[in-house]
Amino acid sequence: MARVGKKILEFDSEQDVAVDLSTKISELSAKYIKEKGYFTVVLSGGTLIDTLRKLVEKRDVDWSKWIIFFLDERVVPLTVPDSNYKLAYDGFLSKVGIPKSNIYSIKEKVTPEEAADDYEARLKQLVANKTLPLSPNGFPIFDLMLVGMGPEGHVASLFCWHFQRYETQRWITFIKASPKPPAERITMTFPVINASKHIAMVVTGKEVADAVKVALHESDRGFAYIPLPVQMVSPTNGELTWYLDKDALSKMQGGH
Ligand SMILES: O=C1O[C@H](COP(=O)(O)O)[C@@H](O)[C@H](O)[C@H]1O
Repeated sequence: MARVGKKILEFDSEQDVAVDLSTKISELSAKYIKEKGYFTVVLSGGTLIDTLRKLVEKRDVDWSKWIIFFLDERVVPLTVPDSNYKLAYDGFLSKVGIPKSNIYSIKEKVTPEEAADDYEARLKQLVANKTLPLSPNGFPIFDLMLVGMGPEGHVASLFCWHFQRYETQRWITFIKASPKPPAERITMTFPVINASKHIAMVVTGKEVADAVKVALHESDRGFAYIPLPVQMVSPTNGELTWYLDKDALSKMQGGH
């Protein structure tokens, strides 16, 4: 399958990332709402949510047409601080007018297996009723995926030494021993991430600088090299754009 190149945007500060990202997202929102009447957006948790603060200020976004999904979620009640839903709700969703019925949070009080099965079944219903298109290799296509990265290069809940990142069939999988607490999580898989029309890798701060250096210098590695999860973000037909601040790029020597 043809892979597209990546675009790398560098900014002086995280504030500049927040401003530019908000403009890009509002442009995509307008484009897809005009084309098909709604906009499907997948949110990560973590620092990404705070970087969406400038988006909240946009006056020209038709929030009523947004449909929200979660890239990964911790299998905890939606009301506790560990929940990505709660983080997103407090920091973003509660401040804009997205209908509650358009927010796909995970099922509560079930096991990680059941939560993953349930989320995948709900995505399949959205494919069946044609809300989500299907890629040629059979994965749902979202308009925009907003992806954060942990300091050791994980994305979603797809971690370095854990087999979930090699999943090729499931849309949603689960992990019961996440190296980053809380242990139990569900996550979209790489084939789903890579089927998206637009992937924004939003990566800021000094603590991610080592992983950024590895990720952006991938071709310099030896043949026995195992890629970081973030290096498996590679859209099949869509666009990948990195939004990086100076701190995230601080370990790069000769540019990327
Ligand atoms: O555990 C998680 O970590 C990643 C990265 O988070 P950050 O705080 O280092 O930005 C996040 O993207 C993911 O959604 C979350 O569950």
